[in-house]
Amino acid sequence: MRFNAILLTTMQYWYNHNYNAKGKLNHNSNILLTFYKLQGFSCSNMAHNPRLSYCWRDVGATDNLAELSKLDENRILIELKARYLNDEIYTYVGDILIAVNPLKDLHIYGKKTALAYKNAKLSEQPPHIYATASHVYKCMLGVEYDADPHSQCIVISGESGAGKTESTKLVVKQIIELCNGNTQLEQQILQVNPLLEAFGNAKTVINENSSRFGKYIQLLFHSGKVVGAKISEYLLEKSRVVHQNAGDANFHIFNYMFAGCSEEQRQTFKLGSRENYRYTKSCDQTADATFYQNKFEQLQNAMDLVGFSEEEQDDLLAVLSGVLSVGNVDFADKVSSERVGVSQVDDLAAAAHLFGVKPTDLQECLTRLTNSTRGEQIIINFSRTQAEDARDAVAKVIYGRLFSWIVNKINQRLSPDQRSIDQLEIGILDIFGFENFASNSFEQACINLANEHLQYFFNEHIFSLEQEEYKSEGIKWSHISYSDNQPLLDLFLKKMGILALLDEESHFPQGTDASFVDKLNKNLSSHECYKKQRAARTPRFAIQHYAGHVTYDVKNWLEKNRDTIPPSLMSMLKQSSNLLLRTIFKGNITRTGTLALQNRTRKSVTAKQPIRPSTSAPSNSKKLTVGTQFKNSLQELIRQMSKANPHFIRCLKPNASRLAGEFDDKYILSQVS
Ligand SMILES: Nc1ncnc2c1ncn2[C@@H]1O[C@H](COP(=O)(O)OP(=O)(O)OP(=O)(O)O)[C@@H](O)[C@H]1O
Repeated sequence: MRFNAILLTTMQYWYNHNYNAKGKLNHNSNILLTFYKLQGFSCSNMAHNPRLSYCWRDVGATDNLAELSKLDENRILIELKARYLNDEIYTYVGDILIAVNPLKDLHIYGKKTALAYKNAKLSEQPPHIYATASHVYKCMLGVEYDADPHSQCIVISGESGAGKTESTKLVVKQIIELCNGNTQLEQQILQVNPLLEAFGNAKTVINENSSRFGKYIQLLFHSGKVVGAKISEYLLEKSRVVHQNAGDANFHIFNYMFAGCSEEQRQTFKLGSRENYRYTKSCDQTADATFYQNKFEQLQNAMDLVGFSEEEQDDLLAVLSGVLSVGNVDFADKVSSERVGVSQVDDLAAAAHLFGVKPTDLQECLTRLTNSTRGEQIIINFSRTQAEDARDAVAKVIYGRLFSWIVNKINQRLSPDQRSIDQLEIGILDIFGFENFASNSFEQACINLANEHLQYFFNEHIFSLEQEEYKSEGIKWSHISYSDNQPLLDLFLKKMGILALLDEESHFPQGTDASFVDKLNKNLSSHECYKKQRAARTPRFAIQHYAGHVTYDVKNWLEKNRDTIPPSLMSMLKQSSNLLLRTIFKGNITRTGTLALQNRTRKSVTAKQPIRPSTSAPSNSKKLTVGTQFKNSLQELIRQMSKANPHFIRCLKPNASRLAGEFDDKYILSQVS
């Protein structure tokens, strides 16, 4: 230690006499860095030393890492760290913007900054998310690089808490700023976020405002002005309504309601407090009541502005309160072949009242299944566990449909008055990052499949298409090899791939999770990315993804894939006296990914279509499984994005911890690689 201290003092002395008048080091600072590293000084020790921070500043002086003569993971790490410690969170690598989440307010998003980036060229100002937004907008107009006007898209990726949603909001805000407008439509677009966050975001151990769904926002333009917008949502985590892991919370809306509803609303909607409900009582909560009250007020304002009527807002609160009440319904063990009894009659009555249905009908749906086969009625009485599952299924299906209805309603409001062929768009994708937990289920498989698609899309644009362009223009370059994940996409999507086999087993009456895994083992064991697992209590299989090895536990996959709503429940809700419930169960809510914004007859990018697009929107005649719907919506998304010029923003989290903003070398390296 002493030896190190002496060395450090000597180096500091040497350093202080070796930087020039402009504050730049006269030597290659890497030598100094390497030297320090060899001496075992931690990077943070060095950063907190005010003298040595000069050295760091010099290391991070390049704001486009592509300009460095040698670039490897370690060098990226050193550069990003030096910049981060200097509060320079944005760095380019070629056209890609890297954003390291500062986890504190840097005061870099004010009006002044927005204006500074408005007219500047990309290379004229330091890297910033506003610069990327302005660049993308100008590319769309065709004023940057003298290219033709063309639609653009921005893919924002990164793990949970890395800053994707904040970046999305900043991009949208800056683009609206660039349009010079303050129209009602633009204000509505800005208000969409508080609305979506209330219903689709929740606190997790990683992020206090974590988006529990993926979204693609398409801003539509005519003559440089916003004329409409469209939002597509992907895979809302409905299970959070009925269950949250330790340290997590339910969707924000419930906290907003508990804190923000007036006494009159509480009475009307029979609303208790957080501790009174099974679905919310164990939720972790960090903010105080005033915070949630303000959020509730903001939400109401956003709903007014976006155009939700008073009746719709009341119906919405009634349904949400009903979801909480139905969760409190308990069941007594059944006696022989009798039906299970309901032990919380008041909660059942309250839920039925709020859902606008008869208590006896609701009880029927929760305690037994009635099937009609060839004119014969078969009644299956539920066990206590089955009744509890049915209760939770009601809560999930209602919440899921409510969310889709909200997105649909927003889309109706924001859709352009008229479509014209010279409309252009900027799409912004804020989607869940790759996931690998201690236990991974069907949801993780879908999320990781989405990330494989995006990785393929990224590879296509960054490596494959770029090299094709060099070739066609006769530019000399040394071939860059990259790992092509097409085989993995095939493993999931081809005719006898994982999703097809899951569908096959889901349609087979005797199918089980175990028989599904048997089928996978039989058909896919020879695939390079498929890893058969030893027999265990929960059947499992593993996949070698581009981002790592993931083991999947197959529990309730067939059920999750089928996502069936019992006919009796469906017909009860279709006849509800609550207009909103009637609408969402009767109406034909456009499902995610079936959007068909016919992209303006612009010349399309020469991109190879990564995956053949689905030929048509899913037909309503046969209910598609969740896996197939998700596959279709991903393919539709990729098709939409392939028509535009892509830009990439990669968000990085400095540290695994939720609150700390320190830069952890190992952690960031794992994200960079
Ligand atoms: N540019 C920024 N400046 C300051 N703080 C930021 C910035 N970006 C993100 N944060 C902070 O980090 C938190 C997490 O960011 P965000 O919700 O955008 O992450 P995410 O990648 O969208 O996560 P998830 O996938 O869980 O939704 C924010 O609530 C905010 O506190």
